[in-house]
Amino acid sequence: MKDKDLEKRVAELNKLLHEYAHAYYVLDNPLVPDAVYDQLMQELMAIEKEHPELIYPDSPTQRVGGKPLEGFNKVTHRYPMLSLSNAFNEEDLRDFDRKIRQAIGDKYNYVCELKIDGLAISLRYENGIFVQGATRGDGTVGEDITVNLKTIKDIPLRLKEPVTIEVRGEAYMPKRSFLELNMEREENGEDLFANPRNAAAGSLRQLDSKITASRNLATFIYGIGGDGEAYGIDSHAEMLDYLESLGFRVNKERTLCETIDDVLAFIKKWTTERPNLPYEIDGIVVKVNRFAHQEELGTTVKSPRWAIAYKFPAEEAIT
Ligand SMILES: NC(=O)c1cc2c(N)ncc(C(N)=O)c2s1
Repeated sequence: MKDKDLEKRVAELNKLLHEYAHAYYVLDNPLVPDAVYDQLMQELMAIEKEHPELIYPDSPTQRVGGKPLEGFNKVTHRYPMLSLSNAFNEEDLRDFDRKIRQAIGDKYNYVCELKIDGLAISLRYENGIFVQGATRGDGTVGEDITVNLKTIKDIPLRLKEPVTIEVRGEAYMPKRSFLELNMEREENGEDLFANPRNAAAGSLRQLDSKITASRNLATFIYGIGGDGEAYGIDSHAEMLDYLESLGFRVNKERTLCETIDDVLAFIKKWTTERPNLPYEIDGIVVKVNRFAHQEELGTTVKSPRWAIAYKFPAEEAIT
């Protein structure tokens, strides 16, 4: 094939494989059979092997890194990753709601989301290209685990818009993958992971990204670092839709709640439904929806006044 045609084919393969991967891993809705996807990936890998100068930095072939790292570099988050204050019962939630009402009157609503029991991560994109990923660490300084995060197939290497943005989310291990991993470790006489959260953390902090790649991790993205209004959005609900439109995997169980009673109903529903989810959740996150209200309420030193995490009562570990 002539060089010009080769460049065209490489561009076409990158575009197709990004689109098919997004449909499969993010939307859980494959556009082509696995065999077709694999054949296109093989074709691109063959061309890149012959012509390394045609390898795009965000080529789907660049997900599994090279040699293991010696250690992790530190990353200072541009915007601190705040933690959430906790609520353990209905009274705590009604206290939270009362404080909101006293501060901003009664024209507000909430967004409720499932609190994913994984590892908080921050992903940085420049002009739409994934450039760096880090753990939360102490909220200000985390560890650079970019090469490991690149192995997670639902993390887009290229966004649908060329924006520069820092997003937050949770990396987790699905329940089924956790059970399969522990069965394998038991057969090999290795220590078992106590729960999916520890398994996800252990998998992401591997110095060899090939091990991370084998652990079937996934993500849900749920926030933007810094000023969300910079992207022309003015509520949490709109922000989640915007993140989804960029190509991130955003949990679909998010719900607008007009009153704290709606919040309590949402919590009741997921207390019952929780065992049927394919991933672990340890609570429900409740956030005041409009950014103007969030700004009015502000944050304490460590956590926002406009959000709270209802924690489910501790349950016995998966044995
Ligand atoms: N520490 C935090 O700020 C959060 C932690 C989590 C979590 N583990 N899962 C979901 C959300 C969410 N949808 O907002 C948040 S927010």
